[in-house]
Order: sequence, then C-alpha cells, then structure tokens
Amino acid sequence: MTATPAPAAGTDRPLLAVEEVWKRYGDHHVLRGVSLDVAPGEVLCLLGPSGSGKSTLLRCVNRLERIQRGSIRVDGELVGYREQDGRLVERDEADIARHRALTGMVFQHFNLFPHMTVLENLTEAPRRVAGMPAAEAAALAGELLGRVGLADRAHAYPRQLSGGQQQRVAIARALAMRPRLMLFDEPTSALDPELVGDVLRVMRDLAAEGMTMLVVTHEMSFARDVADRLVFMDGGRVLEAGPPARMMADPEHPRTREFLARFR
Ligand SMILES: Nc1ncnc2c1ncn2[C@@H]1O[C@H](COP(=O)(O)OP(=O)(O)OP(=O)(O)O)[C@@H](O)[C@H]1O
Repeated sequence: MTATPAPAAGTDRPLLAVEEVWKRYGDHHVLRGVSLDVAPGEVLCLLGPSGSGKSTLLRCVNRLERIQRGSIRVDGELVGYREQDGRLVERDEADIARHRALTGMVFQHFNLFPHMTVLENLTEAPRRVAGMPAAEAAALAGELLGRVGLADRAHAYPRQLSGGQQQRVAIARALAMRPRLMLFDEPTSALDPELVGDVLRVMRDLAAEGMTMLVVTHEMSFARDVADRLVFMDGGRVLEAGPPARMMADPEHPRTREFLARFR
C-alpha cells in the first residue's frame, strides 16, 4: 500500500477514487494497476469479459477483499486503512463494518439472511452496526420497502419471495445504512427475464435521485440509457472509459470493440 494525500476538504473531489490498485490470489494477478474515479452523483458501468476483475474490484471497494498495492478512497477516506504518523494502519473490524456500510453492495445472488424476515434483514445492520434504536430502524425499513414496492412483504421470509423481490429487498437493505455509494455486482443476471425490469426500475430511480453508483452489468440498455460513463476492463486493467454513446458507437480499443460487438 502506498499513501497518497487526500485532496483538501471542500474541493471537487471524486466520491470514489481508486488509484493503481493491484490484487492477486496466489500468483494470479487479478487487478493490475486499476485506477478510476467516480464523481458524486455519477453512475458508472463496468463492462468486460468474464474473469476481467470487475467483481474483485467491487469487493475491494467494499473491503470484502484486501488489496496488495494502491489505494481506494471513499469521500477522501482510505478504505480499510487509516493514516497514522505518516503510515497506513489497518482498521479494526468494527471500523471496517462501519466503513463497509458507506458503500452499499448488492450481489448477484441477493445474499439475504434466510432465517430473518424482510424487516429483520433491513433493521439488522442499522441496529447492530450503527446503533440505531429499534423503532427508528423499523420506520426507516418501512419507508425503504415502500420505495422498492414491497411495503406489504415486511414479514415474509426471503424464500417466500421471487428473485426480483429478493433483489429489491437487498437494495433496500443496502440503502438502510445510508450509503454514499452503491455497488451493484450483476444484480439482474440471476433473475428470470420477466423480473429484471422491476429491479432495473429501482436502480434507475436511485440514479435519478442522484445516488452515486458503480454497476457491473451486462444489461446494455441500462448501460446506454442510465450510465454517465462506461469503463471497459480486461485482464485486470482498465482499457477504455468514456460516455456510453461514444463508447458504443465508436470504441477505441480493439478489445472493447470485440466485446461490445456481442451485444449488437
Ligand atoms: N477468491 C478467489 N480466489 C482465487 N481466485 C479468484 C477469487 N476470486 C476471483 N478469482 C479469480 O479472479 C479472476 C477475476 O474474477 P472476477 O470475478 O473479479 O471477474 P469478473 O470480471 O467479475 O468475471 P464475471 O463476469 O465472470 O463475474 C478470475 O480469474 C477468478 O477466477
């Protein structure tokens, strides 16, 4: 890890700043010097072939994985580390849990707690991690379930819901921690086609409300219509980034062109 100075508060700094991040599993280098910024309110879609490192990057931003080199900052603050006397010191678990909540993550397979009701899934982290009083957490959960169209399913268990409903609960659960940044890892790829639209609608609403989002998706309609910028990754590197219209019509890198041709 190398320390890079945080920009002064009050400047127009990115909400997410990923700088020269390297990550390997054993001898396999999965991220090879990835840098990208996401501005406040920006929606950025990460595209790339299977195995290019997209999920790993999201997992590093959410601190589910450690990085070997580089830095990741959310709102200027180092993810997983803090600076002390000019050195980087690893955060403790409680600190990491609080930090993780700043970057709400939505997984491909929902990852709800199966033994908890929808309401309990939503109130668990606000109560346990943020120390929110039970009544306040329940009121917040009710409001969020209304936003994702599931106000009447608060007492259901995940297994009683469709995949699309479970994914909307997962989004509401991430929002319950009032994240600064939402990370979506192929949120619709495990869903039956008829359920995809409801989840994308919730994501479109979030984008329209100004939520900053980093989205791994193969939903090209979302990438084209909602994203402010596309980033193409291959072999653990960012090969190209730009506005969706330009990237889709006229990709600069041959690998981007080859990848996007599949969706024509
Ligand atoms: N925990 C792990 N241990 C070892 N290797 C891993 C681990 N997680 C991911 N990898 C490897 O890292 C590489 C990148 O995986 P990653 O899931 O980040 O790619 P991806 O671009 O998200 O692909 P996909 O679209 O298939 O999800 C792959 O070769 C994968 O096998």
